[in-house]
Amino acid sequence: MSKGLLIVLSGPSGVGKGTVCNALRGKMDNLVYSVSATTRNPRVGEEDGVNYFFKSRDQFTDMIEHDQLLEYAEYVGNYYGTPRDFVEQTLLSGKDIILEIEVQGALKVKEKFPEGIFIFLLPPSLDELEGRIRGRGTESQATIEHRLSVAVDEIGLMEHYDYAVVNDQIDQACKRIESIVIAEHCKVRSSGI
Ligand SMILES: Nc1nc2c(ncn2[C@@H]2O[C@H](COP(=O)(O)OP(=O)(O)O)[C@@H](O)[C@H]2O)c(=O)[nH]1
Ligand SMILES: Nc1ncnc2c1ncn2[C@@H]1O[C@H](COP(=O)(O)OP(=O)(O)O)[C@@H](O)[C@H]1O
Repeated sequence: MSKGLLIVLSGPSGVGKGTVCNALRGKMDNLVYSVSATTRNPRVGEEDGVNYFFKSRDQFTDMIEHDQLLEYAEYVGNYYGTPRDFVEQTLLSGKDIILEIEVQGALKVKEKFPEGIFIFLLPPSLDELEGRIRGRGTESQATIEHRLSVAVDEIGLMEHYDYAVVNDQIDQACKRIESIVIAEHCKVRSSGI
């Protein structure tokens, strides 16, 4: 059995990464979502083990020390990291896995998995991005400002990605990502069939 594909999806806060990943879950049978660990507080409606594994700083540090994270990064005052074992086991089982992570973590994953597929999700405009993050209503005013300032730097790192997908409409963005994954499965690779 061939290994699954490792797919990284990044993009600024509020662009629609979570929404697109949720929509993809219903469409792509072979795609598994990597649940990250984080020290940020849960938002209303978020569940431990579903959206994130919510950890204290000490618990997170413990995961780092025990080499349980494939990568981790600090983003706007909190730590976020990808549990390593789940990613490795999923790939070995032949399923594809999608990591919804920010740019610093994505660059670390690229060092370890250069064969990964790196997709950057873009907003139709910065005004639309601001409208979406404010409209979601989950962040304080100060956090929104901080996330928007980071967004500009994040977009500046897009050149390290293989694909850029504009999330104008959710179903269109999903179609583009599905098409990328289908094409990547058809790619001739040196390891053979
Ligand atoms: N490096 C890294 N970033 C992550 C991980 N999990 C989530 N993130 C990113 O951390 C950022 C903040 O996530 P969150 O607080 O849920 O806000 P969001 O931007 O609305 O998704 C987003 O860019 C996420 O993609 C992870 O395991 N590692
Ligand atoms: N294509 C889209 N058009 C309009 N609104 C969208 C679109 N995609 C997502 N949204 C909305 O934008 C907000 C942020 O989406 P979310 O998935 O939480 O972003 P992220 O995970 O990237 O921070 C949510 O309120 C969501 O419903």
